[in-house]
Amino acid sequence: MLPQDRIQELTSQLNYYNDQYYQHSQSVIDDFTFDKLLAELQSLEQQYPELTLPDSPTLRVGGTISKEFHTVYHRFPMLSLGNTYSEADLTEFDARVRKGLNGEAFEYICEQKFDGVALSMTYENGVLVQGATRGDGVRGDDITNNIRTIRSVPLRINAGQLPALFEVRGEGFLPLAEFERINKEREDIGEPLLANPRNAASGTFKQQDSGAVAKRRLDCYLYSFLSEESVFDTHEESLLQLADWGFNVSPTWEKCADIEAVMSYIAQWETKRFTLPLNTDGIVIKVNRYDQQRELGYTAKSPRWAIAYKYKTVAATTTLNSVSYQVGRTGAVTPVAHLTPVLLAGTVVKRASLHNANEIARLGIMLGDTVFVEKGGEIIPKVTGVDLSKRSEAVLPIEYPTHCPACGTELVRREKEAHFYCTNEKHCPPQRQARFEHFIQRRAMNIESLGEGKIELLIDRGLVETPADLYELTSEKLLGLQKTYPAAPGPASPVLHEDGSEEPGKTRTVKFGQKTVDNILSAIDRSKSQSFANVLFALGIRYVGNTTADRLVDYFGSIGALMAAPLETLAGVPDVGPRIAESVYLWFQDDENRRYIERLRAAGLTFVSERKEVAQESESLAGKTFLYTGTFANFSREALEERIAANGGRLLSGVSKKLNYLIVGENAGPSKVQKAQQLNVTQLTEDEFMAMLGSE
Ligand SMILES: NC(=O)c1ccc[n+]([C@@H]2O[C@H](COP(=O)([O-])OP(=O)(O)OC[C@H]3O[C@@H](n4cnc5c(N)ncnc54)[C@H](O)[C@@H]3O)[C@@H](O)[C@H]2O)c1
Ligand SMILES: [Zn+2]
Repeated sequence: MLPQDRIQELTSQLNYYNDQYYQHSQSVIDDFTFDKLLAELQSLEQQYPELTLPDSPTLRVGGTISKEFHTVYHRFPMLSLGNTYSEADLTEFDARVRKGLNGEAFEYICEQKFDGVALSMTYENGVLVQGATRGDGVRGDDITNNIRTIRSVPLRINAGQLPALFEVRGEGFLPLAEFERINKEREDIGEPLLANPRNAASGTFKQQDSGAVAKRRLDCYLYSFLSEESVFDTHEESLLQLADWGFNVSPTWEKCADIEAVMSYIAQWETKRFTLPLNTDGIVIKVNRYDQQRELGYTAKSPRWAIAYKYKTVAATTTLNSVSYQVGRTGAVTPVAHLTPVLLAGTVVKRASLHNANEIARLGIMLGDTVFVEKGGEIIPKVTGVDLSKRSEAVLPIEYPTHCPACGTELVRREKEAHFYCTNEKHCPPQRQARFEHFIQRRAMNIESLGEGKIELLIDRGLVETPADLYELTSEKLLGLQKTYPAAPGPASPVLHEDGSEEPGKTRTVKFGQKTVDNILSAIDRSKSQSFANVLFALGIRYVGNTTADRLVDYFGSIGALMAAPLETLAGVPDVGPRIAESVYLWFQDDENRRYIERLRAAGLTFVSERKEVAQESESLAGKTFLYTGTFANFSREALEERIAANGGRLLSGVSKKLNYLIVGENAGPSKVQKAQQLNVTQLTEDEFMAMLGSE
């Protein structure tokens, strides 16, 4: 292939990956391959500078700005970092720095390379006035409202000596625990899982509704301070001061006297990084003194005084011995790979995720194959490929089951879904058990004293078949029940030592003594006063999470109204689209479900909403109707709704002739505003609304 053709090909390929990565929060290929292709392009361009294309990804920072947010210009450009996967390159970097500084003494600061999204925050007189994404490095998206939802980002700094105007930068990220929590919740209600924490964080920061952003508890580690005034002499001083001002600075950084110290920092963190609360993908090495940073300067794309060392993904090879299939709460069947135990990043791996049937086909993997397993930040490692050079004659195809491994029902695959499903929702044993677990969770009926195997035992003994049966349990039925189980897979399962010896797994005994029984029965009794929204969530209707349950309850107020609602009405409820509407509608059409509701109702569960009692503040909005759109500086959605009610106003669910006022916030929905204009509805800014309240 001619160099110009290859350059052309690489340029358009890499631009496509950049677009997917930064605009759509998706990784089409892995970072290592991306970086290799970029390095190839770079070296071709160095050989043939005249062939460099004007839109080459080597010339610019990867992201762009989007149309959905206001554009802001960065006071100081937000650059990328040169990166390498080799120690030899680091030695070269060190030599370049040495040369650039003419033999002057210098130090490095080593930091983790956090794998999230670069954020910039501007403070004026100690108050956070703007938050932005990196964008194309020159201009970014104004996501101030979204950044305000990060609890560890101070909205105001109370310190004596502050520069009047300064900027801090850091990495916004979704902590691993939060990522797992969200995915568990999504799995529970049948939503597709988020692919990885970085892309999830990036997607979240781009959402328009900052209320939804706040629900995902994002965090941010700060690593840079910028100001026109010279405030600090070194990067080290700035990190210490930032932490002192209350910013979240990861305590993982270290000052290194020379490149050898840098190398040992790198070695030390190679496996230790897996203990951090977020994913990292390498180390950032920065020259400590600011005057030396200025002396070294910048290329078009990155500083010359810093470099990123990236770890190669931690992978191991082992044999795929068998595949088992797990059935989740919503009936989704997930294949699990069983492997010859292998040591990976300090832990023994015996099982790995295979995701779904598509993934098995994509990998082209067979039983008996030698496979690659990789560990990301997620708890469960994944199988990422096959070593075909090691394939023997004896491999066997993986026969994906046609019937549920638990109950024998024929599996189905719904349109556009990656998983096969067992549709025997009510009687398939793992689905039934998961249905109970969903029902008793804290955010549903809060009967968690029934957790940890107790439900399993009740089902085993035929004491309960559906959650409605819980309300017929008595002390006599429960007292004295007991069973010993082998420990579930997890930390307590058989331990394998590096010499190959194995410790047997622990067992656990579930026992119903008097105290346990009293606790359970009183929790069951108390659950009758859980709110209607909790009960609706507890029913376990596909796609109905807590938020959707709240919206439905707000709209319909009672189970009767909800059950009677036609499909179109359901689809018109705020935040409920056609997909959720259909799921809810069909659920209530089912006779068995209707009988289930009857039994729960008879047991005394709450099926009407008690509108939240709000203390009356004034009559200033009496007789007037309101609707709001967008986000507000002074109110969350809930707070705004409360203020309206507390001052005698009434909230409507859509723009109609009955509407008096539309309160328009930032990033308002254009369709509501347009409709309000057509119907001559008065529009209010947040300030005007506050003036009406008399609370200005
Ligand atoms: N897989 C894909 O399809 C794909 C596509 C595009 C980019 N990428 C990946 O993204 C990388 C390029 O991204 P980039 O241009 O954002 O550069 P980069 O991520 O390599 O380096 C710059 C960024 O590092 C981050 N960072 C984390 N910790 C830091 C610290 N302690 N100090 C300073 N900065 C820190 C900042 O967000 C900064 O913007 C590529 O090397 C590639 O691995 C992957
Ligand atoms: Zn089944």
